[in-house]
Amino acid sequence: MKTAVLGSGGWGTALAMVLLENGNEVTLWSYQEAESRVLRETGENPMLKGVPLPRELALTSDLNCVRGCAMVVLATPSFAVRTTARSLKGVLDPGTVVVSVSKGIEKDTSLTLTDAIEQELGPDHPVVALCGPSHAEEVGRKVPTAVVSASRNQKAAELVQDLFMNERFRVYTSPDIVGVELGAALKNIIALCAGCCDGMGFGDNTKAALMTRGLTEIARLGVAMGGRKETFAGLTGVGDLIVTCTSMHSRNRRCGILIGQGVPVQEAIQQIGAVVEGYYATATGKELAEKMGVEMPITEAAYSVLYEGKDPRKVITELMTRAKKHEIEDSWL
Ligand SMILES: NC(=O)C1=CN([C@@H]2O[C@H](COP(=O)(O)OP(=O)(O)OC[C@H]3O[C@@H](n4cnc5c(N)ncnc54)[C@H](O)[C@@H]3O)[C@@H](O)[C@H]2O)C=CC1
Ligand SMILES: O=C(CO)COP(=O)(O)O
Repeated sequence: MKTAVLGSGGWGTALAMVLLENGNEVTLWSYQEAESRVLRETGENPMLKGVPLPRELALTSDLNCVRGCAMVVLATPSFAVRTTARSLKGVLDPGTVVVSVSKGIEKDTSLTLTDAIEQELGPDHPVVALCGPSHAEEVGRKVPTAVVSASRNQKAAELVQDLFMNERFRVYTSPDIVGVELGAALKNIIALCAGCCDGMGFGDNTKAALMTRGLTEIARLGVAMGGRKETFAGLTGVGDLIVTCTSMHSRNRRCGILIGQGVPVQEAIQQIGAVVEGYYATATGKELAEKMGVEMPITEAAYSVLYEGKDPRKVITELMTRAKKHEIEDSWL
């Protein structure tokens, strides 16, 4: 089938290669022509070093590439998803399925990314979120990976499953698009915190506690927003949390390590050289938690480090000395 991937960062490129491998016609669109030129001239994406781009992969910066596509994938940073969707109005054929693979919550509106896409494109285009524990560097090397295709439109979720699935890339479907998108977006906050603890020299105990309590607060907000609690035990909940909190591929975790080592926040983000979604998700997650009246102490702590310049060591002590609690009563299960 004819498909296009919009956003030629590491993730867009890795997914374009999966689609191509499955026999689809694929165009990879770059936001800037200069980016497309680098891919053409070097034959690889700088984010996926050592992975040659197949010749059959069409490279362009012309949005007309979406015409006639059965599916268009948006793989930009979350802050650019709405504007990219807007630029598709009048270009996209009616019925084209639009897939968001970005991980974030929209600033100001607190909408999920697929809701923002739907607002821009209207009901003519079924929307799908494709998320899960999946670093581009590993998908590029064909490391076995499993993700979730979530949509309120089951046919659209199944189309995405069919187009992406192969022996190295397993795709499940889910109707719980809210739970899937929120789990995938909010785990980036915890990954930043996990990195920060690693950077400060704390150990595995700290990280296990952070991941477990982090999942509790992610699920608490996710369920309050209408997500299903089972989803947070799945690939886009605990799965995505494990991969980002433990992997050296994770941009969020690596940024956290730098911050934990004392590098100023903006400098740490610059050093990563790719989008650090957890930075934005911390602000939107905190805002959403306040709006919904949901307690998210780790997210609040992350906010105080990232946006208010608080010392992470002090913040850890504050988290550890919060009022005593029962674990079971506070569980999301
Ligand atoms: N890299 C990974 O392993 C994975 C990334 N993701 C998600 O995918 C999204 C993209 O991530 P990466 O590819 O790693 O990011 P990246 O930083 O490598 O690339 C982002 C791409 O978006 C383009 N872009 C920047 N500003 C733009 C704008 N205003 N309008 C349109 N395009 C713009 C850039 O030119 C670049 O090609 C993020 O939301 C991330 O959380 C999800 C799963 C895995
Ligand atoms: O979401 C991801 C893997 O599932 C990518 O995480 P990072 O953005 O931290 O690299």
